[in-house]
Amino acid sequence: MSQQHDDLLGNIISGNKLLEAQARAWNYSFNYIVSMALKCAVELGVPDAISKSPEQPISLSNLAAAIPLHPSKNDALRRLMRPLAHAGFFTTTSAAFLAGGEEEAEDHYSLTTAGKLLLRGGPQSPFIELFLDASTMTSWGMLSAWFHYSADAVPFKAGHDGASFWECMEKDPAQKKAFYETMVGDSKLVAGVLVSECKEVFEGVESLVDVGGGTGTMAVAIARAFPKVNCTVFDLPHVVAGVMKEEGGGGDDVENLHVVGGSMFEKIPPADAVLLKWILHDWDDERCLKILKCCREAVAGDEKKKKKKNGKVIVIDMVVGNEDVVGNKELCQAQFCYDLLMFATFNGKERDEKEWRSLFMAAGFSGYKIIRSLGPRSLMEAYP
Ligand SMILES: C[S@@+](CC[C@H](N)C(=O)[O-])C[C@H]1O[C@@H](n2cnc3c(N)ncnc32)[C@H](O)[C@@H]1O
Ligand SMILES: O=c1cc(-c2ccc(O)cc2)oc2c(O)c(O)ccc12
Repeated sequence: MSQQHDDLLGNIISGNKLLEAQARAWNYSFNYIVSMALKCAVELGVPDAISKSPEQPISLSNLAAAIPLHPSKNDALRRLMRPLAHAGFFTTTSAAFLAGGEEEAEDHYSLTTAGKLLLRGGPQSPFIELFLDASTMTSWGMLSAWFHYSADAVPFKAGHDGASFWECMEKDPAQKKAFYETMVGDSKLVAGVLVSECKEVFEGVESLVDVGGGTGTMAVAIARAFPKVNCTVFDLPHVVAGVMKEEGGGGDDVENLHVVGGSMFEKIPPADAVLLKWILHDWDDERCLKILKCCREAVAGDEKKKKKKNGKVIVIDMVVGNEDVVGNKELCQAQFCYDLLMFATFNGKERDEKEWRSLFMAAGFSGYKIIRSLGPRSLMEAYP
């Protein structure tokens, strides 16, 4: 008969339940250790070494030799790999399988789909650099203090002498590079799904402006997949200045592609469709309304001349708690963490459907549709 224990609030629970609760508190306090182990594995080039190996799965000693590590660190590498395999980035092949039933001393590793995203030049490696650098971590230490600050203060600014994320990026070229590389990586992933699985979104669209389109990855992919759609990358002048054709975009041979510098808070070039990918969650409701009103004007056609188009604004952002996400722990966690990141950095937020509806209606749209989910994000359309 197991003993009963007081959970410190007078509730009586079993000893096992009490100690499991302690492990949960450990694990959530330790999450940063897994993050740092991931950063370490990427910095060491573990995913690349596994991927390039002719031996699949690769043995621990061959992995250590390929990196290469100091020979004394082989066992440390095994221990680094253990929580990362547990987290789903690598598979550890069972010893019994390898040795045909006999005892096999070494672990062998291969990459999972999540592990492949960590390869150098892949979509998630700049993300890890960006997220886990010392300056990013600083703002998270300010989180509880933030609850006492005035409404518009954000932890990021508190941790960076009052400078905004965008101002810091301007002063730190390495961070700026990592940010735009992160956006390029994500846009490649999302564009692949968008142009192959969401073709109906582009039906009847002759012109499209990617607002806040960064270095142009998304617009290039759309322009290539749909040569009849005239695509424009629209971003701040210093972002688009010469960057798209040289750095991330690779659109120098695409004829139906244009670049315009400007501010989405002022005027957006007219088009049949405006795309807002990962834009609105950076901003509070007031700023989002300004952006959406400018977008609506850009796609509404000339209302005075009654030249109404079937325009639309295409939004790729999260819909917190949408039906495809509920019950999926991974996707829910991604939504909740991005929401915290957005408020800690920009006073922005991830919105639920009610909040999206209020924004679209307040900006003067006649209706909207959630077309489909894209992992934790959704593809939405709003109609002028
Ligand atoms: C989070 S990034 C998203 C980039 C891109 N849409 C993507 O998903 O990869 C936000 C973008 O908004 C741009 N941006 C910020 N303020 C802007 C403004 N006032 N007008 C136009 N673009 C702006 C930034 O330069 C940046 O490229
Ligand atoms: O994936 C990101 C990451 C950030 C980010 C990273 C590090 C920081 O110190 C702050 C923010 O910002 C993002 C963002 O603004 C966005 O619109 C999409 C993705 C990300």
